[in-house]
Amino acid sequence: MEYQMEGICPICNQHATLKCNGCKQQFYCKKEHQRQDWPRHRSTCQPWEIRESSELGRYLVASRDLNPDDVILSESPLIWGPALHSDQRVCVGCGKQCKSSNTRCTKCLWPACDTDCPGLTDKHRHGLECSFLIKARIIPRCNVLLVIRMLILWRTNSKYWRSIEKLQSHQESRGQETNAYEETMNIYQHIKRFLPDHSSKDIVHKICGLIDVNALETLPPEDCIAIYETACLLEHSCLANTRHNFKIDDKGKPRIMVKAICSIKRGDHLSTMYTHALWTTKARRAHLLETKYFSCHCKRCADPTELGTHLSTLKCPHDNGFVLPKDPLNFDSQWGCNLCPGILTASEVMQFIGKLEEDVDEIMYQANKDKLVNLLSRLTALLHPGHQQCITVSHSLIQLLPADNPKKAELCKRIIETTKTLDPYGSRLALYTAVALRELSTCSGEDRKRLLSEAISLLQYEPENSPGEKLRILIESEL
Ligand SMILES: C[S@@+](CC[C@H](N)C(=O)[O-])C[C@H]1O[C@@H](n2cnc3c(N)ncnc32)[C@H](O)[C@@H]1O
Repeated sequence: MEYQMEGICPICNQHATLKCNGCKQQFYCKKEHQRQDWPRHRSTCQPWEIRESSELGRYLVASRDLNPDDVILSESPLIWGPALHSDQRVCVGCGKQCKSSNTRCTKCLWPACDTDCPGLTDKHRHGLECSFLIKARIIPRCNVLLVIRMLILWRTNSKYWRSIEKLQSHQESRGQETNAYEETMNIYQHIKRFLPDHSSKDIVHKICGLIDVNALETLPPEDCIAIYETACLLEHSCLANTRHNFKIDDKGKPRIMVKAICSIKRGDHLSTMYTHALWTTKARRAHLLETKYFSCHCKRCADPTELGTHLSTLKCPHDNGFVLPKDPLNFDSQWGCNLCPGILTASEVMQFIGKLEEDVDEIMYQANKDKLVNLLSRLTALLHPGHQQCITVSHSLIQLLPADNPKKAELCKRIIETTKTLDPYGSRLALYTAVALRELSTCSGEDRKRLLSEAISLLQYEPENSPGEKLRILIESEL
């Protein structure tokens, strides 16, 4: 969020410094004019409120009813930079990937897309940090730059830092012996010359926690992440009710826009998805616990059938029953067959699936049609046909099968049914679903025009130059 301090009063058009507490965008010259403007401003004032609970920390709820596609918020980042876990060479001025490995900022020698990149001298971007980097004499490594940027905010006690540090960093769960701690110490070792004294280990620990727990992946720019004052308060749900996208603002920063994807009632929690929509409940919950330090209890996680998709379900070898977790919210839960008294322990299931995953990874890598056909027939003997592994293999296979293969339409339909249940508004799996719709459109007896139009509509929100946008343009040319 930009810290704008003044504006124009909409009632008298005079200079105004009194800010609306709700949206923090509208200024008034006096309280009386604010009251007078409320009947007009009410409908445009921010549609969210911040709440707090011991379980969720701070979170957002809708402060009025929202319709699909309503803008919930739009803000520029408090801080942004190259992702911590990326090894890409990213320009320190604008965040774009560097085409050449030799181009650098002429002063500090950190990577740049071009020596003339305007971001290199802009004080809102690299301009300010450049002098710190010259003094610090650290070997340039893009994936520590965001930590350095945060340290500069901390050292200068910037108002941006004061907003960032209010976010949860979960340091208590990132102590010694954890991978997070080890990664933090690697970063610390690399940048310690930049730090004032040894106590700074703690601040690097906190900063890495703040980044890992809160930063959102931006696109554009690719391979960058950013922390936002309000958008980062969106809680996680495996059935989220918002989508977001990014645009580079006039200061060269990735501005986020969050929109409703369905009707949202006043008081409903506003959510986004922190993990992967096509992962099984066990994988999603483990990922959330390991990286965001909470256990998800949403409707999808609590349903052993994953909303009827059977994304995790195994086949019982004895009687064609299905084996499901008895309590999907418990990692150690037993799995039971719906037709016989057969039971598997959690670790038996993990071993079994782990072995299958290895086989799938190996064969998928080869992308050979006949091998995929054999693999899928092996998998469907062991797993529900809606299981994640079957869906993944099917998705590769449909792109290799000819249109007249009788299996193709059936596989496409199962994939589409699954993705539409798990992501009914196409906010996470648009590209995946669009590929299946396009393949289905080639099968005889299918309504080609309707399927391709549906794929185009799903892909309308895909970022510029992304594979999703490229597919949309291709399908438009095919229609
Ligand atoms: C991106 S932050 C969200 C803002 C955070 N609540 C705060 O107060 O700074 C992510 C953290 O919020 C909490 N959180 C988000 N979604 C949650 C959920 N569905 N259940 C429990 N905790 C959740 C977790 O502590 C998580 O690590």
